Amino acid sequence: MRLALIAHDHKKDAMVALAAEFADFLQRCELIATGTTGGRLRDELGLSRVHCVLSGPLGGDLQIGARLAVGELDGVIFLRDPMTPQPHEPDINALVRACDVHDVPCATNVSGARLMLAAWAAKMG
Ligand SMILES: O=C(CO)COP(=O)(O)O
Repeated sequence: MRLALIAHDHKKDAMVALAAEFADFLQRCELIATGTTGGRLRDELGLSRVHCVLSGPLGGDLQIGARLAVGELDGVIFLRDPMTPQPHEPDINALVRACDVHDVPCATNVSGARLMLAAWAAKMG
């Protein structure tokens, strides 16, 4: 399973907690993350194999969207902050749109992400 993990600043603690909950499953996945999110997952959970792209405001969402568009990702967990305007809002929308265009599962909140991760973990056995 090839997954992207992305979280805005106010959602990073939630992402780390979620990834800790599913650490056994995520260790067996190919992971890609935006810079700061990926750094925290590596440092705090030891997910050493997570591939980090640029930080979101510097183009990281676009890098992940480009991979997704050519079929290199099976799912996206993108914990967006709906309460804080982001300077790179067009990039965020482009990534979520790319998920819809290519019918790639995308969760943008913790409850949806937990459902997706549980389903994938069960499928992988
Ligand atoms: O801004 C982001 C997604 O839009 C996340 O980027 P970072 O993980 O580098 O903070």
